[in-house]
Amino acid sequence: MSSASTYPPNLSNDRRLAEIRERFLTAESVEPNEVRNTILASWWRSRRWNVAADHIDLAYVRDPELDSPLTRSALPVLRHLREHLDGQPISIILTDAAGVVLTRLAADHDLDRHLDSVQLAPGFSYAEGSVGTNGIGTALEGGQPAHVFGHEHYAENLENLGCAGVPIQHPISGKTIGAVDLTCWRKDAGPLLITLAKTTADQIRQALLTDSGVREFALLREYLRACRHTAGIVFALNHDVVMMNEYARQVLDPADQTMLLGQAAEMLASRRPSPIVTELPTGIKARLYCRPVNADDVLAGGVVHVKLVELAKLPAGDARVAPTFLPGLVGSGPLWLRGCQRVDACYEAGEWLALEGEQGVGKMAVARAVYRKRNPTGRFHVLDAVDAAYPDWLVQARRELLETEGSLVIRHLDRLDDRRLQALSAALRSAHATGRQRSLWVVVTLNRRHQTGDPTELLRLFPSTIELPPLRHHIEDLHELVPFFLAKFSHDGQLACTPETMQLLLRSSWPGNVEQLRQVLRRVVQHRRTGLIHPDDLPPECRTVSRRLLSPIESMERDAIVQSLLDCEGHKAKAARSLGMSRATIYRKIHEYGIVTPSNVPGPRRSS
Ligand SMILES: Nc1ncnc2c1ncn2[C@@H]1O[C@H](COP(=O)(O)OP(=O)(O)OP(=O)(O)O)[C@@H](O)[C@H]1O
Repeated sequence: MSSASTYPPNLSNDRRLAEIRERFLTAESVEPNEVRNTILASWWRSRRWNVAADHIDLAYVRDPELDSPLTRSALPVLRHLREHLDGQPISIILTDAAGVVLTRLAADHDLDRHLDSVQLAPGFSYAEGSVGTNGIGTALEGGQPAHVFGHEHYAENLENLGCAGVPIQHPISGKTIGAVDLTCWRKDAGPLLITLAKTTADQIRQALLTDSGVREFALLREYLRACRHTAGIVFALNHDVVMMNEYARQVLDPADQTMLLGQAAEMLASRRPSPIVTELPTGIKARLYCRPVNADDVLAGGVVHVKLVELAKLPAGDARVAPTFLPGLVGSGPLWLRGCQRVDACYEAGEWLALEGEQGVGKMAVARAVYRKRNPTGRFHVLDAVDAAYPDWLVQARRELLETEGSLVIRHLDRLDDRRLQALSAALRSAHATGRQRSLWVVVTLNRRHQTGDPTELLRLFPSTIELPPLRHHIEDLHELVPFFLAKFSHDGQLACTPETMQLLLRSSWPGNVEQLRQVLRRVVQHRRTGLIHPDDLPPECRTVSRRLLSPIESMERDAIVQSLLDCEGHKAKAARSLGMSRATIYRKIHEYGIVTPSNVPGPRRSS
């Protein structure tokens, strides 16, 4: 009968096991059925880690942490077991998740002395990487109960011991937080040792559940009380649990959340008095108040209040002084400025211009500002294709094109069907033929997403098309646009947003762009005329926020993915192919950017 099939090995095949181990250590071959698979696998690992098989010489790792949830819950269970063992020579050992011995309950004198000599003592690590195959390290390495008898141990100094180790998983988080191990003389070891170790581990898990239940209940109670008493940012945390109110999730970027949780955990661990002021990754300053919560004189966690105290410092300087080179407009984001500069250059060159962009991005505003900069009192005509009465509208367009001096903006070209586009094209062509472009600057504005007819023919008369970026691609300009509109709408110009409100505005996606922002602020000012605008003053449309603040590049990537999904009718693999990305990448990005697929992808749909 092989050693692998008799368990635990009896004294006759114990000798055989010693030979097999010897052969393994001298690099001779060992057949899988000669020794249990789990032991052979552990021997191989021990060899790879260069563990010494002929001696044990461990370094002291650290003083054991005896005031942790594990030790507090486990020690009463272990003491109870000690009493029941009633003086039998079995040592009861508790380790942390790294295999460092936290405590060893005394057995009898001889066994204790021997365990001291092999450094199976508090502060030393019995991880597999330190001493090779053993009950503690092998259980932790395999994530399951392990019993190791006599010569199955890798280190020969352990050959007269038998041990049974069981990992302990936290009942709530499921994380392995330590191991319990029963060790006795090899001659006394039997199959019941592992049964007893498993029962003990179960009892420890049960105690952890009861104890953490009491602590977590106390924490939950205090957290809910804090939420009832404040409308601001509240969260609660301990080793295993984090609770965060809806408001905190909305207002704080995930990077800011992570940083605040880290700070709060540190404050709790070091019992540092609060409040502290800290600068968050998005540049905002926050003040943290952390209140420890105790249950039965044991720290159960902490409840944290956060106040955002100061907005990010902008490179552009004071947000209220808007640096712009176009009259009546603000914004200094590179994408926005580049668009404005290109329009300006077009005017300088005397070229007719097609201005593209999503609804409300400021196409007309830029055309007007560029013209006004040079011609403060010149004529600035606007013809809007929306709700125009045809054919009168076309008659008027023809007249303006032939007679007007100054500039003419034809808005919402996308609303004209093919027939009207052709008629307008003909009128533009005749004006062009008579050299009108020298005295009249014509700008057409269009939003490709709403296109009704095909403007290709008409656009041939316009040497260039410039696209203005959507607000989410130059979201940093909100720091200038918000004070600009508030100053416009409030009477005394004293209205401002709290940092929390500003964070919410910054994280909105603004599908209606600057015009939507303008409308939102106009509505807010109808209710709040002086002082500070709080998040509650904002309409619900500002409550749908992205998971985090996206950089301009990221929001462009998100838009490209959304558009491609629309084009491919929600088919992710096709969309990925058309963007030249892998399927795994598109799935990850869809999740990361919170894109909804397939039928209700956010963003305006192309009309057919
Ligand atoms: N950078 C800016 N600074 C100040 N106000 C702006 C700015 N951009 C846009 N606005 C204002 O936002 C509003 C919307 O702009 P505008 O009407 O020019 O958008 P649009 O792109 O032409 O819209 P549509 O798509 O409907 O044609 C206007 O009141 C405009 O004055």
